[in-house]
Parts: sequence; structure tokens; C-alpha cells
Amino acid sequence: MAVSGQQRRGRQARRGASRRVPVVILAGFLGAGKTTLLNHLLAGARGTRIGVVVNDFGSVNVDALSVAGQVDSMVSLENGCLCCAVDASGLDRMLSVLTDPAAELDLVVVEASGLAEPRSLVRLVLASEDPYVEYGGLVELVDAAEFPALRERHPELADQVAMADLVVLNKVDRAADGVADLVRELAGPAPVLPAEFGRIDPELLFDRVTAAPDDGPRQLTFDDLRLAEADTDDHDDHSAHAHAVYDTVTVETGPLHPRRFAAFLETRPAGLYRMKGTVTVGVPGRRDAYDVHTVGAYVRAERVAPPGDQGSRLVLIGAGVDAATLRAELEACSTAAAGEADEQDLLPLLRYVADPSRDAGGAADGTRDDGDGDGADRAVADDPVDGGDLVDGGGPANAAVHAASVAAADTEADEAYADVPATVDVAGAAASEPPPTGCVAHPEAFDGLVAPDEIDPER
Ligand SMILES: Nc1nc2c(ncn2[C@@H]2O[C@H](COP(=O)(O)OP(=O)(O)OP(=O)(O)O)[C@@H](O)[C@H]2O)c(=O)[nH]1
Repeated sequence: MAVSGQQRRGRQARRGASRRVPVVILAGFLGAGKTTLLNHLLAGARGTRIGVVVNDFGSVNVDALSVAGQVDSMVSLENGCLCCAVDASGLDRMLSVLTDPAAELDLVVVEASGLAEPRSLVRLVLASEDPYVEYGGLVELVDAAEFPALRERHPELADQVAMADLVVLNKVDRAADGVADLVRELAGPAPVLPAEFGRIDPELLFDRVTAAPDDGPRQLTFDDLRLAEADTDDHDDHSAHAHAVYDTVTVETGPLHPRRFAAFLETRPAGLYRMKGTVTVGVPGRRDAYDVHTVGAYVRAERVAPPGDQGSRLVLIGAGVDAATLRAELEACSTAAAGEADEQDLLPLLRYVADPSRDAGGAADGTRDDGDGDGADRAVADDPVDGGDLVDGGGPANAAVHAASVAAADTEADEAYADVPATVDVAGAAASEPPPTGCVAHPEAFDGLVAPDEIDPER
């Protein structure tokens, strides 16, 4: 699809300073409904450009055909199982193509084969050295009708559920007795989202990109017409309103006490499927702000230019959550309520930053380290369109932080922080501090040090 220079600049501006593209892995047993869910996501993308990696068995690529025509960019593996690419070069190459700024995608979804091992895929994405690839979470689809019986025959399915950041309990129209309780128990801290025909709110997985104001008037496309039609259909069939069952809570406060906010992230309620927004931190001498995203148990934070009003704004989406309590808990995280923070209080929050050496190295001046080691930090606030320059050469550091994140436990974190010098060297902290563990629900599953059968599904 040809894109004009104006449209390209619009897309780049919408992406802002970040050029990394989240890669979500969609896994589940054969027939769980992955393609159905993927098609639902694509149909609801509305301007968000999604790349998909489809992986099929057999000579006829039925699934790839069924999504063709709905995506802007699609790569379909021809060699069957993704995990067959033992040296990881196949998927890595595809992810590089899809996340390259030239592809102008906002999200990549890797549909794992029913037989592909999500653990290997997650590890592969986390270890990617591509500077534009960012792990976006593991979504595990469970067939509510078949799961109890399947689990008897394939005990490894329990591990897959236990590793997920978000579990979609699909086919609830045909749910087996007691399956919801069983899956919730196995899922541990990850939310379990009931669904029919994969109809989940796409915004649970990604932020829709809104039309850029500078795109100007244009001719209607077939995509516009299809979406308009879908809107009309939705009004006839209210069951298609996936978001209708969710509660959305918007909280606006002043700067947050970063340690208190990190504690909130760690204890957020299970029904909270999605959280997104920008928070500023109340540390004297610093003007840090972070975009924060959660998808199920997965947390991602990224340093951004501080908003003009120095306020924090978060949107929380969940089911059965107590809005008043959530709001009160977040308001209690503001420095107005929790008191002033110091630099060491930043560390628990930085554990969630994908690449602190790049994203948070710029201290108080609204710049950040561009990762090229030349000491010449670049302005974040002034140049959102060309923000891609910020990531030159920084990819491996992201992988390194994640690799560290999965190698150690979190329980002693606060004691360890006591020895941190008053001047926080964020890059150094990434190497010497207790590494992040909040980035994935079950980090030990991905570190290559723990055998799959040692993973405790009860965690
Ligand atoms: N009753 C019911 N059927 C569903 C639901 N979701 C999907 N299906 C059907 O289940 C079948 C399998 O769905 P797919 O989306 O192809 O599943 P998949 O996980 O992509 O399958 P593989 O590619 O074989 O791994 C299709 O016939 C779907 O229409 C649901 O919520 N309820």
C-alpha cells in the first residue's frame, strides 16, 4: 500500500518518540480459536496497523488465506512450526521486517501454532537483538469446552496457561463444568478473560492509533466501508460489543511517588486486564515521565517527554473491579498523599522500563541517552517525529535487561536498594540491582535456566 510522505509523518508522530513495536504472542492449542481472535483483532484495528506472523501446518495455508486481505503486511511461515527454526533466524528476520520503521506497523501479533511452544517464542522475542522489537506479552487462548479433557492428554497445557500474561477463556458458550475455576487456578496472577468467538476488546492488547490530524481529507477506502459496516452490524448484535462488559476507570493525579506506584503495579487486582497512560514522578530535581502499559500480568514502561502540566493520567480497564478502591489506591500513590520521594525510590519503577540505560539515562533535562555511547543525549520533547533516531544501537541493551529480569527473584529487592548510592546511575543499576521481574508473569519460564517441568504452575 502506497503511503504519502504526509501520512508517513503522521504515523511517525502518532508513534511519538518510541519506534519499538510491541510483539504479542498469541498461543493456544489446536482449534482453541486463535485465528478467530486474530481476525476479530484485525477487524477492530481501525487505523492501528497490525502485522501478523501466521504459522500453519499442512500444505494448504488455510489460516493465512482467511486473514489475507485484512492486513497491511503479513508474513506466513512456510516451514510449519515456528519452533522448528531452532536458530531463531527465521522469526527474527520476519520480526525485523515487520518492526522496521519502513513497515510503519504499530503492533505485531505472532500466532503460534497449536503445537508451537510459547515458551520458546517468548524467549526468542525477549532475546531479539533487533532495536525495534519489543516483547508485548503472551496471550494464551484456552478452549473452554475441551480444556479439562485436553489437559489430561497434554499436561504441558497447564504450564502454558501458567506462563501467560493474559488468558482468554474462549468458547464460553460451550464451557465444560468447572473450567473457569480450573483455569483461574492455573493462571495464577494472570487475568482470565471469558470470551465467545475471540471477541475481546482489541484495546486490551494495544492502543488504537487515532487518525492523525495532519492526514487531511482523503477518499474513503474499502477498509473504511468495511468498518462502517461492522459498526452497523454491531448495533444489531450487541453481543459483539466486547467492551460493554468491561469497566473503565480514568484516574488523574499529580506526580506519583514511584515506589508506591511500583507497589501498586505489583498488587493490582486480577480483574484489571489493561492499564495505560502516562505518569510523572515526584522526585525533586527530576522531571521523569513514563508511559505505562499493562496487558494482563505484563507490565511495560517507557520514558517519555513529561506532559506540560506534570500530571499523571491512567486509564484502567477491567471486569468486576472496584472503581472507587482503584482510584483511591492510585491517588494514595501521588506525592501529595504519599510524601516526597527521592532518587532511590525510582528504582522499583525502573525495573519495568524496558531499557533503563536508554530510556531513563537523561536525568532531569528531558533528554535521554541515545545508547550510542557518545554521551550526546537527544531531546525527547522537541522531536517526536524523528524519535526513531533515539534507538540507534540500543537493541541489545533491551534484551539484556530482560535477560537479567528473568534470572533472579524479586523478594529481597527493598533490602538491596538500601545500599544503592544516593546518585542513581540507572545504567549501572540495570546491571547491579535486583533485576525486573514484573515484566512477565512467570519470568523463570523464560530464562533458559529452569527446565519446563520445574515451573510451579501454582505460582
Ligand atoms: N462455539 C464456539 N466455536 C468457536 C469459538 N471460537 C472459535 N470457534 C470455532 O472453533 C473452530 C476453530 O477456531 P480457529 O480460530 O480456527 O482455531 P485455531 O486456534 O486458529 O485453530 P488451529 O489453527 O488449528 O490451531 C472454528 O470452527 C471456529 O469457528 C467460540 O467461542 N465458540
